[in-house]
Amino acid sequence: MIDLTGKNALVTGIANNRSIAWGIAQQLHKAGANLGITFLKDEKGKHERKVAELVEPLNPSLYLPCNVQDESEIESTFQTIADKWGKLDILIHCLAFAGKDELSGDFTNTSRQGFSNALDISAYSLVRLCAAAKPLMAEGGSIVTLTYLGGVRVVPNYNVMGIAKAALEMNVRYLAAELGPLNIRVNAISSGPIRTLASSAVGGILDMIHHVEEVAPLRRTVTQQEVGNAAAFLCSNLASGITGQVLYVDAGYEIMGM
Ligand SMILES: NC(=O)c1ccc[n+]([C@@H]2O[C@H](COP(=O)([O-])OP(=O)(O)OC[C@H]3O[C@@H](n4cnc5c(N)ncnc54)[C@H](O)[C@@H]3O)[C@@H](O)[C@H]2O)c1
Repeated sequence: MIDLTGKNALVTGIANNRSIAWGIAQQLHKAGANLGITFLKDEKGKHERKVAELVEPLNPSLYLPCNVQDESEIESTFQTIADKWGKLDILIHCLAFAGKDELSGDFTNTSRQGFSNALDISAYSLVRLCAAAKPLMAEGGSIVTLTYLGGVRVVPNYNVMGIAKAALEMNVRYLAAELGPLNIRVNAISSGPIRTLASSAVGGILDMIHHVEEVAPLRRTVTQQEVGNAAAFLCSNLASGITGQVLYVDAGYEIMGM
């Protein structure tokens, strides 16, 4: 039984009830963690209301806007954690972005701006959030990010997001090496394809899911809840010896050659 009682967990990346971060937040809550949830503001405040309604049953004690490209929102998120919680135990980095134009067709068509935006939001943000979390993790902590096989192998249309995931996975190793002496563990979960808002921007995502359903040892893809279970494990004392790793939660697809 995973027990996260007394742990303060910040979960980023919930957009709706299909989000992987939603699956993770539910499992952390079930394990007893005290949750803080961040959302991405939009002009009309629609996201803020929608996500607030969704997460209400999990009783988050913090609910904050945090656009990872906005320094003032990052600073105010972590200042609020310092003021209200005093310490942070768990950070879930579950966000990524690339323009739809960059997620289909030829990789050589990637624009300079599209490349740097995807890398900034999807990879650099982990470094930035870890820097902000570090002083709040004086008692140690666990940081989990989300990656995909397209950061290791070529997956049609994944394009610049594959480069961002490769950078993200290397971030995990450098961060784990730096933060390990402080007993802060940093790991990634490489999830199998799941239908979400972000994945629907990737050209041919349904074909990818059908392919996994045919080929993966478990003959299916995974659910948000399964990824959430793995995240809860990585955040718990049961995973106290694990850092700097990429854990595949993909119904076994990654081992297959054909
Ligand atoms: N769905 C999949 O098949 C799959 C597979 C492997 C890994 N992942 C990864 O899982 C993570 C979550 O994606 P998802 O599939 O649940 O989709 P999602 O659309 O539900 O979540 C993506 C989140 O990123 C947030 N985001 C985008 N730009 C942001 C910014 N500037 N600041 C803060 N937040 C921002 C969005 O608000 C959204 O909540 C991503 O890192 C994604 O690459 C997804």
